[in-house]
Amino acid sequence: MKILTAAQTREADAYTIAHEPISSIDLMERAAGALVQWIEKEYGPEQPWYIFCGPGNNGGDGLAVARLLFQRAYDVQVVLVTEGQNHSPDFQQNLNRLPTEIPVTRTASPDDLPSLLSYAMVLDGLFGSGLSRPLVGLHAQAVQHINNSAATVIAIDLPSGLFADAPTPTDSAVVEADVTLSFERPKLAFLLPESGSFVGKWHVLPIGLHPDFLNKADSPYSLLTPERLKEVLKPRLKFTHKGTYGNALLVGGSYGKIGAITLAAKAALRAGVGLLTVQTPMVGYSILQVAVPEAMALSDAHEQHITAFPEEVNQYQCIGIGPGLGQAADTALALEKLFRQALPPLVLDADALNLLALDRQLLRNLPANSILTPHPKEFERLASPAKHDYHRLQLLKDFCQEHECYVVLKGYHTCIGTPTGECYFNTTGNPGMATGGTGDTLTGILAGLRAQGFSPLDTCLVGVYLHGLAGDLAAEQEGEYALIASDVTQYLGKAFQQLLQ
Ligand SMILES: NC(=O)C1=CN([C@@H]2O[C@H](COP(=O)(O)OP(=O)(O)OC[C@H]3O[C@@H](n4cnc5c(N)ncnc54)[C@H](O)[C@@H]3O)[C@@H](O)[C@H]2O)[C@H](O)CC1
Ligand SMILES: [K+]
Repeated sequence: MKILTAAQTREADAYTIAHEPISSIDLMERAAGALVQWIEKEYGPEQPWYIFCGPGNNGGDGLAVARLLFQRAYDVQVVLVTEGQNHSPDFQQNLNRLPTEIPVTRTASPDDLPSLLSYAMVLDGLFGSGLSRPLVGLHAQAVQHINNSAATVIAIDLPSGLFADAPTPTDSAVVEADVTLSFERPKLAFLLPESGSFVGKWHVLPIGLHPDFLNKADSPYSLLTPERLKEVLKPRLKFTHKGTYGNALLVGGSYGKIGAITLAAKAALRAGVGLLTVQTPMVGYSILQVAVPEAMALSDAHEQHITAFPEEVNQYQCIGIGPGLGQAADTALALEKLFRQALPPLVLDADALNLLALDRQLLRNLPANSILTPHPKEFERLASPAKHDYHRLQLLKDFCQEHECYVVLKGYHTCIGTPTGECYFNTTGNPGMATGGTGDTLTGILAGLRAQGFSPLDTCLVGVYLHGLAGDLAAEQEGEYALIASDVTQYLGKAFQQLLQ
């Protein structure tokens, strides 16, 4: 699902109005209808609803919702924060349509703002995708007033004060929503950590924007949806054998960090790889044989860290390097030597990435189509420090294009960058997965899938989605606090089953 900019959303609006065709006021009525349908499903008419409206079409949506909720016997009142501003035509029409029984506060100063009790509901229709500058004055005060209350806040389209697809200056007034109901597509701002925290839980409400426009809209950003992955992940075939599903090599572990490569190994096996070989320093050999009997173990000549890769690397369909690897000088040399050979596909994580960051020449020798799985700090060491989330996205696109690689930038909405400059945001996963070892399981999953012959892009899309889904299924049972990396691997089978349904 492509993510549109605010400008593209306006174009989608205009295209729908011209080609469906539908009048602008009727499209607003459809949007309001979708909001009310969602609200009715989630909340009864018991609580008082305060509907804050700004001067544009976001406020127009709010006014239409006020009327529709009133007709359904909800206790609504409207708070207009439009002093001295021109109303949009559709706002004005909905203001004219507002039943006279609905109380309306016309805010001229902060003193006019109604007190909001903790059980009150606030519908935030101050500003939407038309925001052109940070909020100041009375608008900012209205936002602070909402944020200072304990009321439940539902934002229409996006929290007021937040830019949909550009950095919102820090310290500017932005509504802190509990829920955001966005029309047709999520906004890029929802998916990035600095802005996403204002959005709360978000839901996308279809309002019938014209499919011709949506299908053709060009955007580097997509949301990862199961529909696309179901086309990629097929059931295993009859008459296949372990040789059909690839032979993966994992290399990593060091003294005190054999657990990391063990976690990766288990996850690679659960991801369906046919054969798995794991190379660790000597200290890891017995541990691995006991902990993962399904894997074949190779031992490095060094007791505590990796100093060389196996000679015959081309017998493997993928090499995953990094979990627990450490950054010893002879490990760096081994990596440098490896990169001078013709290689099967690579998945690089953790200290393999840190070694790349320390040696620009090594980075320049990175084999094309490698998959890198950094968290934001590791990524910034590889690329350069990011001024803000949007800058980091630009760095991600540039880095993937320059090095012809796939970068899985890990986070709440993990973002997969590709050599063609596209970015895919994941929707699965939860804060319970912010715990040591879940990155190692992701490396194992990706190496396991890549060795089975999935393209690098499909490997990233399927692997990242399944990893998050397994984490979600694990969290349903264990809760987010108690979740550990092994749980993710344990629930990987259920995640596969869900995606294969
Ligand atoms: N296709 C859809 O998604 C639909 C969206 N709808 C709703 O319309 C809004 C966007 O409406 P628009 O009128 O373009 O913008 P706003 O309501 O956000 O406000 C614009 C209004 O405010 C002025 N303004 C901008 N920034 C500031 C500021 N910092 N301070 C003061 N004033 C500001 C600007 O000049 C305009 O006058 C979208 O979010 C949806 O909620 C449709 O209802 C259905 C289709
Ligand atoms: K809003």
